[in-house]
This record gives sequence, C-alpha cells and structure tokens, in this order.
Amino acid sequence: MSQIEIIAGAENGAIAAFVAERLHAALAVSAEVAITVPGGSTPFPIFEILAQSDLPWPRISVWPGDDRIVAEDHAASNVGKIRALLEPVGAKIVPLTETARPPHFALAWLGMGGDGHIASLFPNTDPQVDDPSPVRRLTPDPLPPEAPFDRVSLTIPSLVASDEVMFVIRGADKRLVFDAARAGENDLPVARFLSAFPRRVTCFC
Ligand SMILES: O=C1O[C@H](COP(=O)(O)O)[C@@H](O)[C@H](O)[C@H]1O
Repeated sequence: MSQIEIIAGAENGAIAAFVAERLHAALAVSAEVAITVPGGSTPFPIFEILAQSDLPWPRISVWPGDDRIVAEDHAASNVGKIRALLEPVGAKIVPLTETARPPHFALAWLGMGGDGHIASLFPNTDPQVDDPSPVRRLTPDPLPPEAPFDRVSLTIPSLVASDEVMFVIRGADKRLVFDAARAGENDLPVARFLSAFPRRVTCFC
C-alpha cells in the first residue's frame, strides 16, 4: 500500500512547481526521463504554467496516460492538446498506441473521474493489478457524454512501475471517492491502483 500525502487547496502554480521539482530531481540522476500525464480538463492550465518553467524539455518525454481514439487534431484528443502546449518548448511527446512499449516513468501524474476511473481504466473494464499487457484498448460503459469514444490506456502494472505518483483531483465529490479508495472502502480502479502502488503518492485535492 502506498504512502499518501494529501495537499488540499493548492493553486495550479504550486502544482506546476511540484512537477518541475520532481522532474529536476529525476534529471539530476538520469540524462533523460519520462513522465505520464492525464487528459480530461484539469491538467491543461497546469501544463501552460509548466511550459514556462526552466526545465530542460528536450530531455523529457511526455506520454499521455490514456487517450481517446480520435485524430490528433480532434478536440477530444489528449495527445493533441499536450503536444500543442509542450512540444513548442522542446518536450518529446509520445502518442499512446495499443502497441506502445511504455518506459519506466519518473512521475505518473493521474486524474480521477467521479466514478473512480484513472487513466481510461473505467470500472466496467475491470482493471487488474497483474494485467500482462502494458496498454489496453477499452470501451467505457457508460460512455462519458463529453468524450464518447473508445480509449487506449496504460494498465495498472505500467503505472505501478513508476517511481512516484501524483493525483490532481478537483471537487468534493471526487475527494470522497478518493478517500474511500485509500481507506479500502471501495474496489474502484483508483482503489486497486493504490493498493498495488508501494511508493510515494501525493494527492492535490
Ligand atoms: O477522461 C478522462 O478523465 C479523467 C478525469 O478528467 P478531469 O476532467 O476530471 O480532469 C482523466 O484523468 C483522464 O486522463 C481523461 O482521459
């Protein structure tokens, strides 16, 4: 079980500073590092701030932790929006595909849906902590009305291999779901992940 630090009420600037600090620490011991980041609505204002940081972006690979199966120029594409913000500063943006071989991530940044999904590991997809596949194509059920598409997602083992994990979760309703998950009071995808991840977790919520 992970050790979870809760940081409540953090502004986007403070979250961007945390990410930059963790990446600088990883880059102090590795020439190149990889980070996986979420999609949805929460992370993009933080990416905008992060893009202004002094990080050596050409040494950083950025992988979406999940994506909607749409063209990259579609409004629902996570990789398209990540690329628009972070490629201009020099980051290497790596689209997530079904055949991708994900690297070891220095930092896995996750969001969470109100239904307890992380990445695109929705409850109906029954994500397993010992999934032998690093990436899966999945169909959420129900399909979220704001993004009614099939998905591609890192699996729990791909995320568990990361050095450390951070969540950014907005809203009291989601906080209740997260708190129940970390207390072992539900079996949602977020709870399965937390039960399997043995290292540092920081939750901005
Ligand atoms: O569909 C998705 O939703 C979750 C949560 O997104 P948010 O809008 O609440 O920030 C996100 O973590 C995931 O990557 C995304 O594809």
